Amino acid sequence: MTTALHYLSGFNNQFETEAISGALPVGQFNPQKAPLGLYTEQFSSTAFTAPRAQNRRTWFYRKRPSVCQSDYQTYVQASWTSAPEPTPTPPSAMRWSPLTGNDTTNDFIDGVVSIASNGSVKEQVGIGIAHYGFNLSMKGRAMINADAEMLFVPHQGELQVKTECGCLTVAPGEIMVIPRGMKFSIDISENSARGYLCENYGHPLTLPERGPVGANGFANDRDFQYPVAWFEESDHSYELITKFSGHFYRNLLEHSPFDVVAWAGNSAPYKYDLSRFNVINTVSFDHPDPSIFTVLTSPSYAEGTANLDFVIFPPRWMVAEHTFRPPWFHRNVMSEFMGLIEGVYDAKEKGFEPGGFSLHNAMTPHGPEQAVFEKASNANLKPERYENTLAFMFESRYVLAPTAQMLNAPERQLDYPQCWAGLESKFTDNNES
Ligand SMILES: O=C(O)Cc1cc(O)ccc1O
Ligand SMILES: [Fe+2]
Repeated sequence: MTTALHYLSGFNNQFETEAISGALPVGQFNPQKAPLGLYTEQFSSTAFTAPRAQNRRTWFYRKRPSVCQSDYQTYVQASWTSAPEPTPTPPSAMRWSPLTGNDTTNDFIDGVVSIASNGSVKEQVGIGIAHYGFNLSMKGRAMINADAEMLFVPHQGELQVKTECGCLTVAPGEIMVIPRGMKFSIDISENSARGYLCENYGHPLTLPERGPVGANGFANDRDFQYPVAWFEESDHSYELITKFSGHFYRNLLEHSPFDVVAWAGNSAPYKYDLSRFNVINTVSFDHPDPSIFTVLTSPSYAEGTANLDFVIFPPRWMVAEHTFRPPWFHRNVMSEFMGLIEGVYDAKEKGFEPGGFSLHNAMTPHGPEQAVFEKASNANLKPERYENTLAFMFESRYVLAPTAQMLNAPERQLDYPQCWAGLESKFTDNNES
């Protein structure tokens, strides 16, 4: 992989890219003989008949078709589980300190630890949330996740990623999405890498509508970056790990899976720098719903009710007048999982650390901790820039069930609900004589 990578830009564009000129057929997808002796393979990420606006597929022109692989054998990765989770979910507000211990002598595949999931991996509904931590590159190993599109949210260490479509580097403050079923391999140049991972079992992530905001704003299409075609020169053997229907399998390949010389289509991995998010918020009063911060959404079949919303809380100006500025106390039909990439989150100044996470499931009451409530209720409301902060939320219409391992993890902060314990009644009846 070269260090200065080139990217194509524009969310969901129909791209064309070739590592050797002349590798792409002109005017058709599958000529009787593809150029340069390459094999043609279609990669369908939506049903053939999905409406045109949602349809995603890519044509690969590669040295060998993907069927050239050994039989599947089972592989064990016991800490990466899938929905449905068998353990009952208490409705408690939950929070965890950063996980320790999952980045020792592991590569990415073995360094994934599941946190919570919903829906059903077999029915392609819901999400699986995990944390990864690893200190080895995936030398000679590649992975396919047939269960989900994968959203990576790194909080430590740059990822150097090879995929069938080409190479990407992803640093904290950026995100990456790899389509369901695409082969990839992750290397690191630093000592370790840690981050959050959301497996989206449902409809591929897309940009949310803008409504009356107009044609620009939020995450702009042009800021999404896709790799250019690239293939691995050395044709050494690979172990390919497949996650399929919640279980893991391995095959041996006598050649590199990264042998795509050219590709054309709109289903490809992409990355996005979260600092490019054009934040739109109130310039008058009141705290709007956090849906104004949605970067990407995976719709469900109920309009406006997402399988997954990926929402960020980035640095921004806060100017709201005569307003309680932090998030309000609330109860939400949607389930909210939150993580912190860096800095401090405005609703929780203590106990919510980068690498840590919280879960407020459907209808579980939550909101600002007592100290934040007191401070914000009495603050002088000058315009203020929120710096040193980058939190995010995976929000879903389905209840998120933590794994038994996470419910009992030493990192779970069992005293978390105590952050609201001091919120006493201040009620005074003004009409009393
Ligand atoms: O619970 C949270 O901290 C996330 C959140 C933030 C916000 O600004 C409004 C609602 C909400 O759920
Ligand atoms: Fe919330």
